[in-house]
Amino acid sequence: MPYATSDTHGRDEGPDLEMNPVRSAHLANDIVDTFSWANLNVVVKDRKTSAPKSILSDSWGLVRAGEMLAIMGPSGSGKTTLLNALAHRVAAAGATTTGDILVNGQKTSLQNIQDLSSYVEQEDALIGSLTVRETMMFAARLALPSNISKREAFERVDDLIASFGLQSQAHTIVGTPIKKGLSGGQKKRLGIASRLVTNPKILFLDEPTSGLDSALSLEVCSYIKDIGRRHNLVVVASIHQPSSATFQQFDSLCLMSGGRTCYFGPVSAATRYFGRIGYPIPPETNSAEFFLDLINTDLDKNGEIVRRTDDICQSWNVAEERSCLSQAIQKSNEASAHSTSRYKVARPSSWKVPLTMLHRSWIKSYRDIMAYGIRIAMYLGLAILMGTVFLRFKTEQRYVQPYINAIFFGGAFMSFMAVAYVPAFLEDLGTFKQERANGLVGPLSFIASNFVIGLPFLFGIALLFSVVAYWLTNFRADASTFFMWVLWLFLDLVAAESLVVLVSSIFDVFVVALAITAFANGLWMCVDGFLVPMNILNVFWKYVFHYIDYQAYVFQGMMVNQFQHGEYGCDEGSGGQYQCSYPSDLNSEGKFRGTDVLRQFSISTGLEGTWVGITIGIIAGYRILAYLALVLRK
Ligand SMILES: Nc1ncnc2c1ncn2[C@@H]1O[C@H](COP(=O)(O)OP(=O)(O)OP(=O)(O)O)[C@@H](O)[C@H]1O
Repeated sequence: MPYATSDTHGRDEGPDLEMNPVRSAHLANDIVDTFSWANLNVVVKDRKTSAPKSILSDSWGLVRAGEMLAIMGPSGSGKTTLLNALAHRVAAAGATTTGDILVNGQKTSLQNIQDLSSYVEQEDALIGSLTVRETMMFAARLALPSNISKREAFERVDDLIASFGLQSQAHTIVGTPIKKGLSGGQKKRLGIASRLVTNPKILFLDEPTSGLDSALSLEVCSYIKDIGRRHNLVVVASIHQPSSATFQQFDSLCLMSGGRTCYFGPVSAATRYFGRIGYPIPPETNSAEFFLDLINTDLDKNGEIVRRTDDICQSWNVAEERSCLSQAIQKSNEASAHSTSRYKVARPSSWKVPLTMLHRSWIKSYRDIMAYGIRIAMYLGLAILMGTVFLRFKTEQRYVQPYINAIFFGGAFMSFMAVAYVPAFLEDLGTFKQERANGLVGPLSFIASNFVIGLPFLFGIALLFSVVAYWLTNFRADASTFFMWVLWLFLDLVAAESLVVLVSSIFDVFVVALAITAFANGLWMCVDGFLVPMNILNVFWKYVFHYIDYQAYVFQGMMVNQFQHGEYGCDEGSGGQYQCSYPSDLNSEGKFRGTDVLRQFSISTGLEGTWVGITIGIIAGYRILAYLALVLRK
């Protein structure tokens, strides 16, 4: 039987979902006729043995414009590996990919495929606090060139919202852990719609139905099919255990097991093919389920399924359909009148991307209580706690140590609590990674906009905390000392947040990032000169860590701020004798100077400018390292 998918399209119309009329002429694909691949192999270094291991072998396939291909197979069969390889992404960690990926029969480059396609990841990385329309508008602003007018961008966005049946949710937020928004199916549809704003001709979808029940899976696939047909797109989706109705939405099937192909061709011809090679489908059976059961070696108890899978793969290797497929791929070059090698998508100007990200982060930061709201409330609570525990201190000896404790608490504990920023940053990082993989944004825009957007909030937190805690505690009562305290607290918070950004950029797993940031802050607390004064801190901790500890400079800065001026009264003993804990030339008068306290901690005065500079340097260092981590993690 000749390889045939384009004519038939398996045109069973599927469920009669109410699709919205689409005006989106911009989506129409008139340049990609075929998308194909030949002799595609992926080899990895085996995790256990380190020997080369083939996880995709000799894969061939062809999808014509307007068709929707299902890459189907049991778990671990290589669906994601194939999809990633086709999208020119890293197929698997440390993988080597060989073979040809062709558009209109001609080999493609990464840039070419990025320009022609969009990839929708399995995990959506939508920003929970944005509405549907905002999500689409930001996707458009990050992707569309400046020569596209605002009106046209709005039109495209509204068309896509309508096409995916999301008009009535246009002003609904996506949803955060605290505030419910869209349903699972609506989120999936929004994730796909936001990727279509760039007008891809080829759409890759990694398990678009994962996490959805069968009714929602069918709904999502029906929308994709409708859009793909209407606009002549090439749609390639990996899929896991679809219901019968969802399976019938696809035009063609690539069935895989253990990285090998078991069948490639029209969905409508699969049943006949399997019957012919000796595996007839029983009546009233879900065909997708039947195919998967045939080759699911995970269910093997006595080696039977492994033998059967080998037989099915060997049958495919010598099948007539297989040779027709390779002929069709080889001829796809002649069949197409279009070359896409010069196809280039215009991108927005370089300043527009960071500004758009800044705008998006701004909306998130004031709307998403998780980003700053919870921290503002927490710091206000801490300020009231600190101000009422360390209440109305006097300039007497017995208050000196509590003053120092308050300074330590204000600096070290405040920066420790920056761990509350980890979840919000990881959400942003997830969005960034997907947008970056689709060629939309770079690490510099991401790190820079994240930094800038945090500054006003952190300054607000520093000011709020100080207004409450500083005056209640009764630190030195003059404006310049107060604002110097605010500055130190602000730098402390910026450094702590920068540390979160650095650690989370390297370790992007919530619990790991949380644990490492907490550990690092614990370390900085231990060596900042409060718990163990500098003059007795052992040389290892002093020379390896103390001098790069931002908390040390904040502690010293706040100490100087409080103690560089002023005198304190010694305790009076029972016989009217003064008992002074801090040696001073004023001891005979029953007093000592604030600078005598500083001397005990080996803290010099007059170096505040240098310390501010070093702290800013540490902040810059954290941000630069975070940027480099993202560059290297590509
Ligand atoms: N370094 C490696 N060493 C050994 N096996 C590996 C390595 N990298 C990937 N694999 C294996 O390659 C196979 C293909 O993985 P892939 O994620 O493509 O499967 P999948 O069909 O998408 O699975 P799922 O449906 O569970 O997402 C898996 O069995 C995986 O364990």
